Amino acid sequence: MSSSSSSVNVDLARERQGASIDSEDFARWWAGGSDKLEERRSLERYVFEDAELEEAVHPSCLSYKERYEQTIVRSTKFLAKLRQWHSSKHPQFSVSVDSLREFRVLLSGQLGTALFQQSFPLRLHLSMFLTTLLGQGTDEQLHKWLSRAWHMDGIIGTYAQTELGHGTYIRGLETRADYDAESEEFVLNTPSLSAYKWWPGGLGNTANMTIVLAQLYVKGRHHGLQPFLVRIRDEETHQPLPGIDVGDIGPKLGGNGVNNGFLGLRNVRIPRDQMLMKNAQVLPDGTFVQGRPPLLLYGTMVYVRVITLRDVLHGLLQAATIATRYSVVRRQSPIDESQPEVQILDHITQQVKVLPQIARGVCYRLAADWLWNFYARVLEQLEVGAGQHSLPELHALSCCLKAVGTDEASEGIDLLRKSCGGHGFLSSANFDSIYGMATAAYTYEGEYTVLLLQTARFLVRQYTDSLKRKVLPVSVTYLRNTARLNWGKNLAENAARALEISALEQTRLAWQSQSMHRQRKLSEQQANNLSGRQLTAAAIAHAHAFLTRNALQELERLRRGSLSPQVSAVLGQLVELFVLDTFLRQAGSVLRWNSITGSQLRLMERRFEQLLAELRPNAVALVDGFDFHDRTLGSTLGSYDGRVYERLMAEARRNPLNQEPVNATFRSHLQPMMRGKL
Ligand SMILES: CCC/C=C/C(=O)SCCNC(=O)CCNC(=O)[C@H](O)C(C)(C)COP(=O)([O-])OP(=O)([O-])OC[C@H]1O[C@@H](n2cnc3c(N)ncnc32)[C@H](O)[C@@H]1OP(=O)([O-])[O-]
Ligand SMILES: Cc1cc2nc3c(=O)[nH]c(=O)nc-3n(C[C@H](O)[C@H](O)[C@H](O)COP(=O)(O)OP(=O)(O)OC[C@H]3O[C@@H](n4cnc5c(N)ncnc54)[C@H](O)[C@@H]3O)c2cc1C
Repeated sequence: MSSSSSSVNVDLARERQGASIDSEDFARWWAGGSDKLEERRSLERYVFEDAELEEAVHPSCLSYKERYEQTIVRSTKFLAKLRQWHSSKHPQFSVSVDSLREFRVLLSGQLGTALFQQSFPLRLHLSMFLTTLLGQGTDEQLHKWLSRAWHMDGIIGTYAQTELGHGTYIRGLETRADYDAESEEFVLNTPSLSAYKWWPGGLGNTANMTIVLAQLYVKGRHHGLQPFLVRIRDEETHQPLPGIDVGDIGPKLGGNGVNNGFLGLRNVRIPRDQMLMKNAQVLPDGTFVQGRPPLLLYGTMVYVRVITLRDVLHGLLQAATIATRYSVVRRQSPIDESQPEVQILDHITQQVKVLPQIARGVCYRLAADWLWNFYARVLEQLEVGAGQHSLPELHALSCCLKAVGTDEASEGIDLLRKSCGGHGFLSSANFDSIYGMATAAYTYEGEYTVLLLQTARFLVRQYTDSLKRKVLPVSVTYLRNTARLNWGKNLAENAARALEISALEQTRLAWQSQSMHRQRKLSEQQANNLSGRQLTAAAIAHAHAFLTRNALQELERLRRGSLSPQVSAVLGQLVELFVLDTFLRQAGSVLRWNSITGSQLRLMERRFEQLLAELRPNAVALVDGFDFHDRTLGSTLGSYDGRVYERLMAEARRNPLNQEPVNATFRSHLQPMMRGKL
């Protein structure tokens, strides 16, 4: 919905009138019901009407330091408002993984984007710090810390795992915590430059506590990685505490208000009860007890991977909203020489750039919801000592969906940026910050290739289980189905099945490659390394097979519920477009593993083009239905009123360089140069 009451661009207004779907109807479904839609809109009004949260200058015109300071000013104000609003709406609130997720969705999906270009230094407190406390703390530890942490009462936290020398290979982390049984304390050290913690959001100048992942040693014996709660800055003065060397790591490609930091520890002592001991304990005398499986230490990473798919689909749909609105406002080149210049969305090549991204964002949402429900079920079971059998499947799915989702969303955002021509390149169009955050997610919380290799490991194991006729987890049952593609009338079904066959064959190929190398007497690790191309291809194919099958199944499920006929129809088109688009983009792999004739392929392409034509009249109504506030989009090209040229000019005039007719460098340098006096 618009925040603007000014007149709307005529082309955009005409698009809205001509749509066959009601964007409000779509918005209600998208938001999860009218109550949720209204609740979010009321929060947006409450936040955005506050003049103190306005930006005087576009963030990209600020220095790195000013940008950080402005982010802190606005994020503290914003969090205070968010809390007030939240406690008025949810007086009985208690902190849980679900409530953290809700908060995170608000922060990253809607409001966070608007106010902080998607991220800000306090976000790590709300996501990883609190989640780790909740997931790894004992009841006594939660009793002591959780309420204070939730209210940020003297505590601003972050999560320090990655080091200068190691991010991926976490078993290689060097930071150590030695237990001193005499004083019942842990002594923490980063013994080398490469052991310095490096990257944690908010660590530089903002956080005063952090969870530190360190190798535990008791009486010289190693007990693996464990999480420790460490105060790094004084609660009152915010000065770094003795033994703490902390700072910001500097400007990055995106997310420049996040204050990612470094941390060195030199003989920093913390009491025994500041090791988070839900999974493993160190008793006062130094006895080590591994209570729950060590893998549960990775729980926070699984949580963030699960939730990242949702974060990036929001970015993708913001970019798609901007590009769609711009594409109906912008006129360029007549198609018929006797007619005026057309809206660029009428060029079919423009539709190919824009509409599949909308379909992708919607189908990612169907997958993200499914994944969240699966995660919540497993978590619930783990709490009562069950659920471990589902962990490998959850891990495998969250890895490949996070990897493929962040990769394709970043690619999609950049394509949408390019679809806006020159203006898309301006910071005021806001593609740069949306892209910066999406592409950061490609790396953080598990780098793309590394996560694909984790999924592939699972796939090969399931494939060998299928050869032994074992029952397979639901997301990989297709590995047992060796039937060839049976081309039928339903093109989406053909495409989904062809993608499953590709995933099965890629997995088989990876397994064969590993076996071949093993027969040459190579170790398992060497064989895995040499099979890396086949393994990653299998994981990518699995992600596509899952995403397409899930979209078709979720569509059916939703249609059995209370979808309005209009939403049902348009959702059907979007799902079909996504499935065919995925099929066509994967044509290399699909054609390698399926016998598909040229005319069958042409049928797919024709249906794909037909779907573009069917969706074209509803493109604007659809993106209106995502209901991004103008402040969330933060874009001169994408606002609800479509007054693109007015906004571009207004933003240019606001630029600090235009606040004086002559810049001082004219006298100091340009003029002397012209006079030969430099
Ligand atoms: C807002 C954003 C802020 C960003 C924050 C960050 O980035 S924070 C920093 C984020 N940093 C990163 O994300 C770092 C990325 N790196 C990692 O997560 C790990 O180093 C690793 C998974 C790559 C390898 O770990 P490893 O060497 O310990 O393990 P291995 O390969 O020897 O496998 C052993 C077994 O464990 C299994 N298993 C593994 N993980 C999980 C899991 N989560 N669950 C369940 N299972 C899991 C695995 O499948 C295998 O099973 P199998 O086959 O034996 O039955
Ligand atoms: C914006 C941002 C925010 C972050 N926030 C945090 C945070 O809050 N807390 C925190 O602890 N960390 C954080 N990180 C760190 C992040 O988790 C790591 O950067 C990430 O896990 C990748 O690890 P790396 O940097 O060591 O990459 P590397 O592992 O060094 O990757 C470099 C290359 O090596 C390849 N490679 C590495 N290992 C293998 C392998 N086994 N097989 C094949 N190829 C391999 C990779 O595929 C990649 O191509 C953040 C990072 C970013 C960019």
